[in-house]
Amino acid sequence: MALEFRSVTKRFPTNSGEELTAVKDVNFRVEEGEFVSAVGPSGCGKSTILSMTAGLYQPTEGQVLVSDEPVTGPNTHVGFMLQKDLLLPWRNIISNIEFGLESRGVGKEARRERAMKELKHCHLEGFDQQYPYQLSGGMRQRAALARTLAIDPEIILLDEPFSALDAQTKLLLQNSFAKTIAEAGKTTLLITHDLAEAVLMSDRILVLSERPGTVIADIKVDLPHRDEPIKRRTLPEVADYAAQLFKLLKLEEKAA
Ligand SMILES: Nc1ncnc2c1ncn2[C@@H]1O[C@H](COP(=O)(O)OP(=O)(O)OP(=O)(O)O)[C@@H](O)[C@H]1O
Repeated sequence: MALEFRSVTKRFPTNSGEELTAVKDVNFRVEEGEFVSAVGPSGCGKSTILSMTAGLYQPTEGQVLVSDEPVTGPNTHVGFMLQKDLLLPWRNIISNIEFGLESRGVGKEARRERAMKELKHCHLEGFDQQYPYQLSGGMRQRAALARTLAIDPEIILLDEPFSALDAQTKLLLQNSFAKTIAEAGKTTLLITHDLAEAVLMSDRILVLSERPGTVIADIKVDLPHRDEPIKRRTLPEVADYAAQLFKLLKLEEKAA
């Protein structure tokens, strides 16, 4: 299922009565099964783009389309995962994974079966009866991914899911997410501040300008091993792509 932004502008009201333009004339398309990252300066509207895709906000101008249909509100096509895992502390892991299915009225047995499948998919076998506090940060993120996949969305939105993790856990988790998502064939949009992460995990990278955010570059990452960032990481071209992003975001000028 493809995702498309057509000339999308989003303005928010502010306390002073003036409007704030978060994103302006945003155009891009994510093809079915593609993994696309969006990078850009803080406050340029990345989360706003995800929220509009999930149907939490409507664009002020333009259209957001999922499978060529306008998104008019929260819907079952899109699964959302955030930096904070948002697992419910009073439910064990398996019933956390079942949560979305429960609210969709899926019966008890079918729910458990799907949840166990995703638990396995996300390499958490044996942890079904544990509670979130008993798991490491990386494992909790894997449980959150299992919960997102359990509802079988066509599109997955990832909002900085690795940013709170230490460097080693991050790399292992990026690898495990990349594999799982590639196996499931999901269309994915990842928001990240980590330029290397964008290069390691994506088919394409959207570079956004300062607020109001608009797409200033759409870069195809022409490298193998999208499903294995740990392998892609060893390719010398990775540094060239990262340098290109660095330049587009004018990070050197900003540091001066
Ligand atoms: N619900 C809202 N009401 C008013 N203003 C909002 C709302 N949501 C976002 N904004 C504003 O829109 C702009 C873009 O915010 P957004 O969170 O999308 O940026 P971001 O690129 O995700 O930021 P960061 O990288 O720092 O997480 C910001 O100036 C923010 O204050």
